[in-house]
Amino acid sequence: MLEIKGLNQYYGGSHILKGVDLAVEQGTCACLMGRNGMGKTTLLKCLMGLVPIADGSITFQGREISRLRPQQRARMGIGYVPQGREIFPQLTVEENLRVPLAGKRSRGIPERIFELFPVLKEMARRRGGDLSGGQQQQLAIGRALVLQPEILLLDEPNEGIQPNIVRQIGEVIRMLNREEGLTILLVEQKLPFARATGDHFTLLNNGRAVASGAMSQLSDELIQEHMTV
Ligand SMILES: Nc1ncnc2c1ncn2[C@@H]1O[C@H](COP(=O)(O)OP(=O)(O)OP(=O)(O)O)[C@@H](O)[C@H]1O
Repeated sequence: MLEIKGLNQYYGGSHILKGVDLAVEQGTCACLMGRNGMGKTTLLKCLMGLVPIADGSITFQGREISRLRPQQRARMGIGYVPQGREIFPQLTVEENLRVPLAGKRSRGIPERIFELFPVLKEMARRRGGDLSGGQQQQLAIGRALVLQPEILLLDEPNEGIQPNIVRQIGEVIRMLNREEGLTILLVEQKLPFARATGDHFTLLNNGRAVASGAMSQLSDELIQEHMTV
């Protein structure tokens, strides 16, 4: 469903992503892992069209998307939950959820979002900035689901969040993937969460995809070599 081949990306003169290959099969959850600064966030930004790539290809459902604008990719069915959530603090929860619907007056917020995250209904009129970190993360995921994407890109959804909310968010992500068939590409540093959620892993080290396979093949040696600091 999503395939990256030979992707190179630079920030100025710094070569960040070096010939990355990655494939995410329909209906699976792929985990992108690796130490801080290895290029995971940059890779998601390349997929979303938020930073330009130097060369390589990105195909989504058989179509080359690497020259499309971010909004076009979102309309094609790519949802994105950025690192740090990036919700609008001055807008209400409901207004945040309406952002992806701009220009589509006939469409409303799918009721499913509030079933998945009841707290968003309770807090619909509160400002985004007044929510806790965990609630903001639920809002960011809810907002990414408003256009009913085919694939969801999640950048460290558990960073800086209380354990009970991490559990709730984990349950929702696994349910969306396993019961509703939503394809997921998850950037995740926490091993137990990645193991409980992902079908496949890819390890990034210094901008290169150095290992990948079924999650059951993620060995202690690989973790030692590419994850521990
Ligand atoms: N806007 C930018 N301009 C220049 N360099 C950048 C920029 N954003 C990131 N970098 C550099 O690119 C490299 C990869 O960063 P990236 O954020 O993609 O890594 P990451 O694996 O997601 O790490 P983290 O888990 O810390 O977010 C790092 O060396 C970082 O300093």
